[in-house]
Amino acid sequence: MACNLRALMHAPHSTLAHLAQTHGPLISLRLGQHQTIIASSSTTAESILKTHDRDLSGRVIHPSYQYHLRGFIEHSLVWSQPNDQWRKLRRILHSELLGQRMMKAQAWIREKKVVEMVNGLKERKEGGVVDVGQVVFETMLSLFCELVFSCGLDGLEMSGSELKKDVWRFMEFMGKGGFRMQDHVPFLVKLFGGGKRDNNSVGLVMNRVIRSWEGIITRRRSMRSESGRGSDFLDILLGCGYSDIEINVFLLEILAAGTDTTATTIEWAMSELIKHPKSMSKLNQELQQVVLLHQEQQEQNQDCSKDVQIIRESHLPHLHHLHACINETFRLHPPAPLLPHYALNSCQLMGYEIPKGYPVIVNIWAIGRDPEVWKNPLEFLPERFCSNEDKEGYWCNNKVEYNGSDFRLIPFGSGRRMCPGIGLAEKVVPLILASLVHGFEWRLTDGMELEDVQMNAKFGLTMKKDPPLLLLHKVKN
Ligand code: HEM
Repeated sequence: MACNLRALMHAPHSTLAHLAQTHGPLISLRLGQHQTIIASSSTTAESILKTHDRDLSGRVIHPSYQYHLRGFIEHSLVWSQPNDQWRKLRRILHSELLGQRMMKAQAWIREKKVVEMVNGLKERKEGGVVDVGQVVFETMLSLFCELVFSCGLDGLEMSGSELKKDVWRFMEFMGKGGFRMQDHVPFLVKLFGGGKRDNNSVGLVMNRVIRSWEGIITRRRSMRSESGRGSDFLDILLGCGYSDIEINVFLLEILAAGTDTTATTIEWAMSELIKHPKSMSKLNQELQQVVLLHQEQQEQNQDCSKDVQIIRESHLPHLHHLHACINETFRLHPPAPLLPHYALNSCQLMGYEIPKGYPVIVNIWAIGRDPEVWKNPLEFLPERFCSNEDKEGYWCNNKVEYNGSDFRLIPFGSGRRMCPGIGLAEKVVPLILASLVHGFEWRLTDGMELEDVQMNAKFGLTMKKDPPLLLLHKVKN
C-alpha cells in the first residue's frame, strides 16, 4: 500500500490508525521509497514485542538523523541497535538510577521535590494562570538535577521554560523521523537538510541543552581527581570512564525521555479530570479518605514527625481510583504513541514475511482505542479498570497492568526495548497527580466552559496536548 507522506507528517498516529480500520491491524505501507510495517492491534503488538522481540528490536537511523545528529547519534542509547554498548548503558541505568534498589533509596528525594512543587504553587498568587505541563516538567527537571548532579534547578545555566521548549523541539524532530520526505528521497537531505536550519535546528537545540550542564561536568572532573568517587549519577558515569560527549548524549536522552513523557501524562490526566468533574470529585474523596486514615494511624503511633496533609508514596497503593484514572489516561493518550522498531533479521510475522531492514512501527495509540478490545473506546471511563465485569469480553478488569505483560495497554512498550524508566514513572506520575488534586481546587480560566477544553495533540516522539492546559488554582483549606 502506498501512502501520502504529507498526511502522515501532521498526525501519523491517527492517520495510521485510520488506515488500520480499513486495511486491518498489520499493514505494509510504502512511505516514499521504503516499505514500513505497521501493527495496530494487541495481537500484532504481542507478536512483534514478544514472539519476535529478538528480530524486531532494532532502530532505524533515518537520513535526517544522520545529517543533523552527526557526532551524537553514535553515542545514543535510544537509537542504538541492541548491542553491547546499549546493554551496558541500560545496565547502568537500572543499577544506578532507575532499578528497584534506587527507587527505594530515592523515595525521600521524589517526595521532597513534589513538596517543593506544592509549596511553589501555594506561594503563587491565587487566580493566576498555571501552565500545568510546565509545572510538572520543572518538577521532573528538578528531580533529574538532584539525582544526576546533586543540585537544584538553579544549578543549570538555562531556565526551566527554555529547557522545556528545547526538549520539545528535540522530541518533535526525533518523532517525525521516517515521516519526512527527506528520509525517503536521500538527495533531499543534502538539499534541505532534515528539518529546520534556523536557531532551532535540532543540532543547535541539543548543544544548547548540553551547555546548560557542561560547567557542572567540567568542575566535577577536576574535583574527582582530588577527592575520588562521589555518590550521584554523574559520579558513576565519570567513574565508568565515559567521555564528555558520551555523558552528554546519555543525559540528554534520559532528560528528554523522563521529563516530557511524565509532564505530558499528567497534563492529559488533569485535562480529562477537569472535563469529567465526577471523576475529579471521586478522586478528591478518595484522597481525603486515605490521607485521613493514615493521619489517624500516625496519631495512634504518636508519630507527629510528618506533615499529615502531604501525599506520600506510602499512600499510593491505597489510591485505586487514582490508578484507574492514570491507566485510562495512558490508554487514551499514551505519551509515546508509536514504537519505532526495525527488523534486524528477516522473520515470519503472523504468516507474513518481514524482510531484514524494514522499519516496524507499533501504534499503541490505535491499540488503546481499538473497539474490538475496549467498549466505548473514546470515552474517559476510569471505572473500566476498577470493575471485574468482563461479561462481553470488552470491559477490562482491574487486573490490566501496564508493565508490558498485557498487550491491550502498553504505554511503556514491552520486551527488551521496554522503557527502563517505568519504575520511576510508576512512582512520580501518581504522586504528582495526587498532590495537585489534593492540594488545590482547579478551575478553567474565566469565560472557558468544559467543552472549550481542546483535547488536540501535537505529534513528536511524545504526543503533547495542544494547546497546553492552563488552569486557575486555589489552595484548599
Ligand atoms: C510516563 C512516563 C513514560 C512513558 C509513558 C514512557 C514510554 C516509553 C516508551 C513507549 C519507550 C519506547 C519503547 C520501545 O521502543 O519499544 C520508552 C523508551 C525509553 N524510555 Fe521511557 N517512558 C516514560 C518515562 C521514562 C523515564 C522517567 C525515563 C528515565 C528517566 C525513561 C527513559 C527511557 C529510555 C532511556 C528509553 C529508550 C530505551 C531503549 O531504546 O532501549 N522513560 N519509554
